[in-house]
Amino acid sequence: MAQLTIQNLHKSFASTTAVDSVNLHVEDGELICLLGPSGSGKSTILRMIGGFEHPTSGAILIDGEDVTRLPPERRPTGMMFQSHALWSHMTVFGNIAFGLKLRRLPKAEIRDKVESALELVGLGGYGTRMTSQLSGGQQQRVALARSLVLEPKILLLDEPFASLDQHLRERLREEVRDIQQRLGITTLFVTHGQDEALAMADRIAVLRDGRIEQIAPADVIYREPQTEFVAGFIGTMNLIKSEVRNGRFHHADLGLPMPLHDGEATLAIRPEDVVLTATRNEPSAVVTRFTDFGSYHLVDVQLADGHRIKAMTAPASRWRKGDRVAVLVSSYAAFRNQHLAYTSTDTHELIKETEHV
Ligand SMILES: Nc1ncnc2c1ncn2[C@@H]1O[C@H](COP(=O)(O)OP(=O)(O)OP(=O)(O)O)[C@@H](O)[C@H]1O
Repeated sequence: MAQLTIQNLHKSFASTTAVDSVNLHVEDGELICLLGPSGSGKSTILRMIGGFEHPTSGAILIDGEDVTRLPPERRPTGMMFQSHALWSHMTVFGNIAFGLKLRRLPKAEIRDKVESALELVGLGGYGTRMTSQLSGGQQQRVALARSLVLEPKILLLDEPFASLDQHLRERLREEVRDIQQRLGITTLFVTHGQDEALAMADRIAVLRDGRIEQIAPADVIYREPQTEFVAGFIGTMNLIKSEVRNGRFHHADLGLPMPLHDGEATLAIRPEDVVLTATRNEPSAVVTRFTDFGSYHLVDVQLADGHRIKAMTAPASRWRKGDRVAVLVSSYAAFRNQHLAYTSTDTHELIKETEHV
């Protein structure tokens, strides 16, 4: 178990700033997901922690010890890359034992440690197989065992399941989370799959252009995004840009209370915070599409002004294309200059502006 502290980390490649003033503290046994679009700096941060890239400035501390200038083999970190890069001319045992042999451990100890690592990843008895005889998922398990057998204080996983199909990915991420919790090993996990981050992380760090936009537990990132980027990046969000005037959000037929100074703002509403009820009023919103996902339905609604929003409804409710609906929102937020400016938890109808001005 170990704590990891990153202080003001910065990395430039020629004129590209890959990582920009990143500060992060990871607690003992915590699993943090670095989540962000392609090119946001996730892998570069991980590679700097593992010692495979030198920071332009800043410091990396593990249990208070500055490891910023140490080579990878002198750091208490284990890294598993996107491509597992197993040695195909070696057996599973040989692959996992390699790092232990470099450390010159006695043979019997090596055998015990490799066998325990194989048991841990569900591959007990596979030691004599050649890695080329394994499925993609099994190869990833061997790669994980190879990282874990060295008993690193910090485990670094860089999109380890990117090449696997959805079903296997889901199974392996549950297994890795399980192993990580059993061992209590401090872990950083890079992904650009938000489902993966929401399912695995104790906290998610959302990255954009080399900076951490927000770091918080999954439910907080989802329910209380602090920037418009995070709001739009995690889950589905209805985002509508318009003006605040006289304490209301004015966008054609939207007239939501919004106690902000006059000026531009972006309204943000989660689909599950939209409630639809049948109406005969005119003009009204109209259902344009209804998709049944089994455990929930997604309804596309066109507001009277032509703007489209998505609503998530319970399986019991069925809407048809063309149904006229009144649209209620149980909770919404507003962003100004990219930052959270207002949140409401009151229910309001998306009403005609003329009724309120
Ligand atoms: N060795 C390098 N030389 C030059 N530029 C690099 C190098 N490594 C990364 N970069 C640049 O740094 C930025 C961050 O890259 P990085 O790989 O860390 O992003 P990422 O978030 O991990 O992306 P992805 O999800 O696609 O793997 C990108 O603009 C990338 O082009």
